[in-house]
Amino acid sequence: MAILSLQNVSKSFGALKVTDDVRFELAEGEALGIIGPNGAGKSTLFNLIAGNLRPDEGVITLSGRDVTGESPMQRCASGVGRSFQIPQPFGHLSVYENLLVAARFGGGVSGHDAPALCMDILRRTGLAESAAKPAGSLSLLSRKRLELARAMATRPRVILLDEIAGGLTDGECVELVATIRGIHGEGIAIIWIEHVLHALTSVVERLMVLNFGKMLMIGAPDEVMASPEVKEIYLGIEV
Ligand SMILES: Nc1ncnc2c1ncn2[C@@H]1O[C@H](COP(=O)(O)OP(=O)(O)OP(=O)(O)O)[C@@H](O)[C@H]1O
Repeated sequence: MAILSLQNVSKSFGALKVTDDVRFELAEGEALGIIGPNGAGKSTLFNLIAGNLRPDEGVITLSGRDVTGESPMQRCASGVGRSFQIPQPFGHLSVYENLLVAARFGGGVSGHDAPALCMDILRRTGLAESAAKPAGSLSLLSRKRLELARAMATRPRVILLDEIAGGLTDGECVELVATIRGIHGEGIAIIWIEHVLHALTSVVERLMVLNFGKMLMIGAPDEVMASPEVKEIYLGIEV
């Protein structure tokens, strides 16, 4: 059974249809990339999946259960973890404390289990040596790692990554991709919106292209990127 399914999901802001009849299924443990021009509706789609927005039409299910009416907190408890484009940790709290907050309040982890879980996530996301540092003092790469770690601390079954590689140097990007690959290798499903294409296509098994809220194409990254329509619309290359 699919871990996540969107059936005929649409959303408008006034007269602007920002999500137009989107339908796809995400398999257990699958990594799906989403690309598209600015304003194509990528972040809106994440807001619909995470429960920050309600669709005007359509149904969203998690492991077959209809979650369309659930709040962001309920979706988080149901297994949807999320990283944001602009990291906003609690800057005065330590990295470890940030994870504790996510685990306790986002993931509903007990006070007894949370410390071990957070220590494990610090290790898996390459943050172990920064555990005691104030989150506000971290480098951009470490802030991105913390964004990932906070999402992991909610014990997600599917994790939404929103342009997490943006702003990193090539070397930092390689490091972050290795961490994301590791998490994917543990069987956590991923949906990743990203403009840094080489990072994205080195992880995902399928790629979706959004344009004016519609799914233009979904398939193997090579096939999608080779499509003349995708090259013209997304890369601006006339073919
Ligand atoms: N709350 C809102 N109210 C009105 N219009 C909105 C709202 N949120 C998004 N939009 C509009 O919906 C369209 C899609 O926005 P969205 O942020 O989902 O695109 P995107 O593909 O994520 O873009 P980017 O790559 O620039 O982040 C844009 O035209 C945007 O201005």
